[in-house]
Amino acid sequence: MGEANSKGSILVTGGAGYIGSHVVRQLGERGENVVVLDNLSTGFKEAVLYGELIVGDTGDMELVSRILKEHIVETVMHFAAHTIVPESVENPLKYYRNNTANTRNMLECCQKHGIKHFVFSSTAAVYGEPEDPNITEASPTQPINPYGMSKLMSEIMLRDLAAASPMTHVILRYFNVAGCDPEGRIGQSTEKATLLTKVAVECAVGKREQVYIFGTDFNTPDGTGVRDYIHVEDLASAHIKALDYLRNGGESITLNAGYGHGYSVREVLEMVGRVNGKPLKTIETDRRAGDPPALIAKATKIRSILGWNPQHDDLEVIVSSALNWERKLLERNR
Ligand SMILES: NC(=O)c1ccc[n+]([C@@H]2O[C@H](COP(=O)([O-])OP(=O)(O)OC[C@H]3O[C@@H](n4cnc5c(N)ncnc54)[C@H](O)[C@@H]3O)[C@@H](O)[C@H]2O)c1
Ligand SMILES: O=c1ccn([C@@H]2O[C@H](COP(=O)(O)OP(=O)(O)O[C@H]3O[C@H](CO)[C@H](O)[C@H](O)[C@H]3O)[C@@H](O)[C@H]2O)c(=O)[nH]1
Repeated sequence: MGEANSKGSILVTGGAGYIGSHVVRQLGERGENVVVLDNLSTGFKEAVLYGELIVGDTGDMELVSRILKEHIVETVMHFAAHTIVPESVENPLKYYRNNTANTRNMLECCQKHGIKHFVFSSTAAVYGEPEDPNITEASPTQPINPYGMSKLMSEIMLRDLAAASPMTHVILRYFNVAGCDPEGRIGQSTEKATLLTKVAVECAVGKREQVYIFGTDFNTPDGTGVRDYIHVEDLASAHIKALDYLRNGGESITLNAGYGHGYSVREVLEMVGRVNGKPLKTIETDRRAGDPPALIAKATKIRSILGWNPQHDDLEVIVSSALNWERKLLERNR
């Protein structure tokens, strides 16, 4: 514990959100000093189980600078962002402001205060609709929506800054994040969910009547979309590994964060029904605009470079934890 603390604090932006709160928990459990900056636009203060929560905005450079200085921040983990793809199409400037301009401002503050390391939440959405569904980090980046573009622009800024400053970074391109804390303390509470796993568990607990299957005529084994679902616990541990890698002098790098294999929409929905003990009501409908048939991470680099060894690569485990959390949310709101 003493060793972790002596290295300075970790600032986690968006640490009250779904993924950030899982990382904060893992950082706290290993004795890191954590400070969270979150404006609670989609996050929840109860989700911050360790460290101090400062309610504020990443666009507030004065506040960010003060935090970096007063908390003697060593590393910034930057999760804060807007994350809803269809909303980014309707309101692109909202995304370029929060995901791109605010990241730029964060980076300026980091540079000013000599922050050593930066870990950035990117997304498989930077790849757009790849021709080869097995995606390496060198695959072309061609986002097809403002969300993906807003993240790619942040990646570019980070890489440019790495050439001009000593701060080192890890960019993690998350594939489809799902599941919750296995002990059920925190989970995904996102309102107006659009992600398949969340929608499916909401249906399982009766919050939704049915789940729509967007497209059954893809060139995939069962005709529905295939994705690489990664358990949030494993994704969180990849951040811890990224921190250790940077502290050990690792050079700046971009890595896919996925398992390297996928499940179809039907497989996910069947598993949710099985774990819940009752099949979900599903309705087959047209493809959703911009949905590629399959997105699978080539995920060898993250394992070899970070020494990441995921522990929850099992659809049943992922779905069960998500369903447990959804049941808790339902109880709480009764
Ligand atoms: N969930 C996924 O499947 C997924 C996939 C790929 C990438 N990501 C990325 O992971 C990160 C976290 O996503 P999430 O799913 O946990 O979303 P989330 O909405 O649960 O978390 C985002 C957090 O950031 C906070 N926030 C947003 N704008 C802010 C601002 N300007 N200042 C301070 N706080 C702000 C929100 O209140 C929230 O707590 C995002 O950067 C997202 O783009 C998520
Ligand atoms: O109600 C639904 C929701 C989704 N799907 C299907 O389920 C699969 C997964 O869709 P999600 O919406 O859960 O996730 P996406 O793959 O579209 O994208 C998500 O994961 C990406 C990374 O791969 C990005 O991070 C992006 O931000 C995030 O929305 C797709 O085939 C989609 O068509 C349905 O059939 N019905």
